[in-house]
Amino acid sequence: MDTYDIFKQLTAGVRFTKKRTAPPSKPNGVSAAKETPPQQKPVIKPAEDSDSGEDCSAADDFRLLADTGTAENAPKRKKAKKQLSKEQAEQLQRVEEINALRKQNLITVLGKDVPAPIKLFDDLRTSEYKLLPRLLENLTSYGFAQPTPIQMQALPVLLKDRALMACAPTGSGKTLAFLTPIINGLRCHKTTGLRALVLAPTRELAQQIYRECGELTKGTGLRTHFISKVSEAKQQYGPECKQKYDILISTPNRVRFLLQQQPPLLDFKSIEWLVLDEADRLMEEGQNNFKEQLDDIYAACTNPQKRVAFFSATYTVPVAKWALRHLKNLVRVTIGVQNSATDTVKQELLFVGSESGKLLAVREMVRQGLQPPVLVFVQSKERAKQLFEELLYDGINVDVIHAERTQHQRDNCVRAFREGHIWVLICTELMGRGIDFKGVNLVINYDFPPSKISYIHRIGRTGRAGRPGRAVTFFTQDDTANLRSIAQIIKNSGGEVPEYMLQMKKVSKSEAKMRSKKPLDREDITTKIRPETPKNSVKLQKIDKAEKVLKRKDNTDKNSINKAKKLGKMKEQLKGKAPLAKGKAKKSMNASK
Ligand SMILES: Nc1ncnc2c1ncn2[C@@H]1O[C@H](COP(=O)(O)OP(=O)(O)OP(=O)(O)O)[C@@H](O)[C@H]1O
Repeated sequence: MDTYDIFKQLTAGVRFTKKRTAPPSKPNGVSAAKETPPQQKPVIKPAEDSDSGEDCSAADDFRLLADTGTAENAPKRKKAKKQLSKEQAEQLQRVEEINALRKQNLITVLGKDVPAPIKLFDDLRTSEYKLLPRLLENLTSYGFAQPTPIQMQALPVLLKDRALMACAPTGSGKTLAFLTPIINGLRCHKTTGLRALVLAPTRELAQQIYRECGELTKGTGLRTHFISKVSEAKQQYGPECKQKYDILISTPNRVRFLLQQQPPLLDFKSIEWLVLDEADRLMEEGQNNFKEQLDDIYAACTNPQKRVAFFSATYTVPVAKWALRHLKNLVRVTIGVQNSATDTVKQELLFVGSESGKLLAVREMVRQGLQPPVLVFVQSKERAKQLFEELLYDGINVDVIHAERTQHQRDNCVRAFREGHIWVLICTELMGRGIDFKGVNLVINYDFPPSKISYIHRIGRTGRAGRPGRAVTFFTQDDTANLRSIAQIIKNSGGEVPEYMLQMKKVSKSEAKMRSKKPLDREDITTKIRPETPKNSVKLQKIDKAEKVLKRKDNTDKNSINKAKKLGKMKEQLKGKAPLAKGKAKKSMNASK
């Protein structure tokens, strides 16, 4: 009996969709049909909600192969078993065990000859994986009882040098799932230069991965670097620098900046591992997004043998398409349902009437007793500052983090929150992804998230590593457009939502996209009464106009940036704070013309 016969028996009773049996005409040969491993049968597992437009068509493209046996197939298999040799019967049993393990852990895989998942970290000790004893020791020192589902499947895939696109819920241990194979692959320090590159969308996340890498590389001799200041880059890893690092962890903009220096301050010729954490964010196209930077970085990693891995809790169709087109021998792993919220978070939607209702709601929550640590998300740095000012006088132990604070302030803020000195941290989307604050009890979405992808990541800052968490999302009449898709996510993860929300009108793809890019104009967060004189409003209008002119020019030179900053400050002052210096407004507004 050859492989084809075994395949026939294993897939008895399975109907293959037309899409999956299409001829293998995809450019990289990783068509779904070709990828179908003999032991797998297709089960369609789309995300239930498909209405937001931003990622709704993912359902079709993300059809994954699950490995489940059905009662319907059982008798046929039994009959077939009689004809199998002992070796084949054993093989069949092994396949069934693998399928059962995947089913139990909601692991779905797509790819050719996908390695079996492991049950225990200790399984990596075998000759098949040859995990460095010191690395295993470091892993064991965390005291985790067993690998999480993503670790069970991603570790063997990456340890076998396959390209990987992994999607697993927030807080499910993806960081260890990519750092372990990198460290094992590099094994010991070499003076050849950088051999692994890990990219993350924010400095805070890159720093967190760097810290985790430090723990895991203990005693291996491997040297990891995190780009803290680009100005120090030349001394740290320029051509004349003697100190050579093995692993670099950073954000795409810093890396690209250093690559663009003459001569380039980074050399990626020897990169053997390229990992994108929050891959869907890094692959976002358009202004202020990372895709362009990533293209340059990817082009600089010229080693054809490099392993590439994408990790995220959410994916969009273009990312999957890119991966299929560019990555050979790709394995796709999904835990649970694609683009869904983690089920350890109790999610609530709270109608607060108006903007001022939000402050009342927060104060009421405080009055009833908040259990810190708490993260509060707002849509912009201006609003973060406003909310901070309000809560500061309420006697809450609060701080704020946003892109306008200095690196030093941001680092201190994160540290203080981690150490419990700050109980309530107000933040922007900056902290929405990847940040692992242990034990966050509550996430408050003070401003409604701009997309369901943003919602999934924001609320994923709580309920991590299997712990329970709670998320409260405020909404007003202005937020109803995205309400349906978020209500659907809550329902999909087992929460309760009123039926009317699920029946609301669907938002078109283009509107959802527009909303995710441009946050709503909201009233300022304040309880202070600010007298708005006619004079002030005229000045404000003029400033708005000047800002628009500057934006249209799209100047990124120092002068324009300073002007924009000045205008922003003046606007704030006019809105009711410090008095504006005479003649200053006029001067700046004229200068922008
Ligand atoms: N096998 C394990 N068992 C229990 N906890 C684990 C295990 N592996 C990792 N963790 C812990 O789970 C927490 C979340 O891990 P991690 O930050 O890697 O999540 P993530 O999946 O990357 O989340 P996100 O999508 O939000 O970035 C960390 O505190 C980590 O120490």
